[in-house]
Amino acid sequence: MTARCGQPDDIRVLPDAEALSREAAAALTDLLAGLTRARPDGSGPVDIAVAGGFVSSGVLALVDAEDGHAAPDWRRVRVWWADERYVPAGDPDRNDADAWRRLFSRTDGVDLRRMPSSDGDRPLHEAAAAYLGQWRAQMTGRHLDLAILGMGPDGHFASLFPGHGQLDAVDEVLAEEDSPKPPPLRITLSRGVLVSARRIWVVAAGAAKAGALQRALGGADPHEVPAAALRGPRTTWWLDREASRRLRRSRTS
Ligand SMILES: O=C1O[C@H](COP(=O)(O)O)[C@@H](O)[C@H](O)[C@H]1O
Repeated sequence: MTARCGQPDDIRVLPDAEALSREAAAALTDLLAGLTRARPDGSGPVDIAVAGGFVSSGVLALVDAEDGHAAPDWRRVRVWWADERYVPAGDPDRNDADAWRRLFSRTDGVDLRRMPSSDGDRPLHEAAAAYLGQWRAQMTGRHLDLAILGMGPDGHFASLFPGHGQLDAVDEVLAEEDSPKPPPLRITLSRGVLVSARRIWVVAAGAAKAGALQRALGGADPHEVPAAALRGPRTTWWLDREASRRLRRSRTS
């Protein structure tokens, strides 16, 4: 069952993390099927950015898995990463390794735009600059069709952390050298890129997220709770009951 709370954004509350994963995955399957079907030839791919963590292990893992949902045409989907850990390719800490295992190893024809890995001697800033070049070559003048993001207990999304200058940086792709959550070296899409997506989904489960969600949806300063920057009419917050427990609930359907 989906509950709507008394907040301006679209907030969907599911009973637990499993129900949340199933519902968000089914909605993602339907959205991508619809977008890939409707996209006229020659208008470019459907561009999505995906986060790691629960987005990958919970939601991506169940995409395209339920009966009764038309399958997306994956040949028309281009996948960017919202953020990535700057560790060697295939490292269990890599967001793309998890997403590959959970979903993309079975989506023939999908165009995966993985962020660089730390193999070789390339400094983090050079690697981020290389992905920035790739981003600008493909995405200048375009917006993501969907950014599907997680949120940490400190309110971070992608690798944009409270009190870190990256939140205000203008380049579309940024290096993070001192992530408070390990591993420390990361590459991230910028706040500007992610908040200008046509649709933003934030997926959060568990009681550890309740405080940050309350502050984010209550209008906190994004420098203190970055996810507050994601509020808006294009944003859907996918929550389980534990994560939503500090939000004022006015209506249940
Ligand atoms: O480090 C990261 O954390 C966030 C939140 O992860 P979650 O498991 O609490 O949902 C994630 O969205 C981000 O992509 C990842 O690099």
